[in-house]
Amino acid sequence: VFQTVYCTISDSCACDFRPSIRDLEWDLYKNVYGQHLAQEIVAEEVASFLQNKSPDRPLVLSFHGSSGTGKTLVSSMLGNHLYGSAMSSPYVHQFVPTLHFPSPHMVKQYREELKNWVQGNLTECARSVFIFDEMEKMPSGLIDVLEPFLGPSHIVFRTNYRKAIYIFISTTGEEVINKLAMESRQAGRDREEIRLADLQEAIAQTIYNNNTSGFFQSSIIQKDLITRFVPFLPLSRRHVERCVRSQLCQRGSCGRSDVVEAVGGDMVYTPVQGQYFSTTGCKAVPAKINFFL
Ligand SMILES: Nc1ncnc2c1ncn2[C@@H]1O[C@H](COP(=O)(O)OP(=O)(O)OP(=O)(O)O)[C@@H](O)[C@H]1O
Repeated sequence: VFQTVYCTISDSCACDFRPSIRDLEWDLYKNVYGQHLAQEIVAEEVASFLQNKSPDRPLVLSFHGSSGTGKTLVSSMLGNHLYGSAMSSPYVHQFVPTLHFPSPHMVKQYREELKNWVQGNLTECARSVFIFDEMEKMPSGLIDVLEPFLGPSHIVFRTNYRKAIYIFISTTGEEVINKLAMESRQAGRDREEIRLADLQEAIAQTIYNNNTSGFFQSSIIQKDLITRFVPFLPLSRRHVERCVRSQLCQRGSCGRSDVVEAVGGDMVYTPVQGQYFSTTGCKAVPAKINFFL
């Protein structure tokens, strides 16, 4: 009853939109390891975006970092805590370039389809989430078609396009992120001392200049339409072991410290001198647990 009454006086219930910022924050801080920047930025940006009843532009977050560091995990947490039916909500839209945009020579057609598609979905539900995975495999020039949707411009479509959330995910930028993490570690500093300001501009430059980033010479970058670049730091052995422990617990084998130790020791770490960071983050954890359990 409360839900029904609430929905009649608030527009937040539109299309299954039932955000729980507290749950999102809790999930981010409890279940994402070693990513203080991503935790802070995502929690803060989403909270302030949703508090604003009439934002003048959508929320646009671009996730960057090596494989297996938690980019997809965090994007799923967003969907899970924003919609009543979580990631299976029809208003969470995911794009995978290799699946949806496989042929680089069809960019013109894809541009038209993507524009109409995003517009159609926003007409149906202004509070839609669009997740673009594997941006590094997105054909160049395609994503720019979204420029009018991302900015504060006054081009008015039939619908409110400023309440949407866009998430771009890519490994481009991992070199600058990993280099900074490495230098910080070599200098004996805590990884929590790495600040967002140290990486924002470097990531923007990298994806703008890299012809396989999906954002190569993109007007979206030129016009500063990404709200925040979100760096995911490389994970060290203690983070990998937390991933192992958590997955073991989910399988009812919480006490198997021997497996935690074995999986942690079986990962490949870089650089050779120092062995600081797992080359695959937590990605290979389930397969290795199966092997050692
Ligand atoms: N920082 C982390 N904290 C907790 N679990 C993590 C973290 N990073 C990765 N994992 C776990 O490892 C697996 C792979 O992570 P995820 O898919 O989020 O990586 P990714 O960064 O999106 O990698 P890719 O770029 O290859 O898609 C998931 O099961 C996820 O739960």
